[in-house]
Amino acid sequence: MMNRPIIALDFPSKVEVFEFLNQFPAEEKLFVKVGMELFYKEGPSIVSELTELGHDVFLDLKLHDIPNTVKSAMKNIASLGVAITNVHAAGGREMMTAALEGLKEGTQTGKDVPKLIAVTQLTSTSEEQMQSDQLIKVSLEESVAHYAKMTELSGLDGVVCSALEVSAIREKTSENFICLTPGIRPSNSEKGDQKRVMTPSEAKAIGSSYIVVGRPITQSETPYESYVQIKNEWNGEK
Ligand SMILES: O=c1ccn([C@@H]2O[C@H](COP(=O)(O)O)[C@@H](O)[C@H]2O)c(=O)[nH]1
Repeated sequence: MMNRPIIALDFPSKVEVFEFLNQFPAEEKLFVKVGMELFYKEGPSIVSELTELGHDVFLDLKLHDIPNTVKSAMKNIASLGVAITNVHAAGGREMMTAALEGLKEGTQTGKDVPKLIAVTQLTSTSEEQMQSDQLIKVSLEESVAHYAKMTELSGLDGVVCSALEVSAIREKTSENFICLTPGIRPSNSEKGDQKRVMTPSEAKAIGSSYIVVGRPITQSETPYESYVQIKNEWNGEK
């Protein structure tokens, strides 16, 4: 699974998703990310349509609410057959523990519990923004590493962070802790709204577990070629 970049399917509806996927060879089994834009339009059926085609799905809804609500929502997410899903670490340890309980309770006996990870600081946030908007006085790296430790202590599998913070997280957490990193930009790409970015090869070298890539593939004139280039760079085959 980890040798494939996760493609962020940030499209307005499933029409655009399948137009996009039709440009890939049918036998290419992908790891895709379904986020809020697509999920709120199409609902849970988009997940089953993708898994029935053999793709693995990261459901990126970033839950952040009171523990009871998040637990109940996670029970429902557990039935969708996704590989990974997430919450915001800022929801706190009680909320993260409740999320995990819900996910476990909702998973059918004999099936794998989806990996549960927590967003630390969004990759679109700079240190200055974090300090002024969230009134956090420590460095961005410290804030992310703190959230990662809290996440591990809550029993979750890992975090969403920028590749820039992976080394700091690895110092505080155990070996198999997942560092899933969006904000990935091949060296010739536009950053857009992302503030904390790295290239696929830099992310690999620093120890990211997974990379998430959206616009450099979805907005490309030749999406499959862009995907293969990024995948090769990620796998050290540049
Ligand atoms: O901190 C975060 C958490 C999630 N994301 C998501 O990843 C993709 C990135 O898309 P790009 O087009 O490659 O920028 C997007 O779906 C975000 O919702 C993130 O970027 N940062």
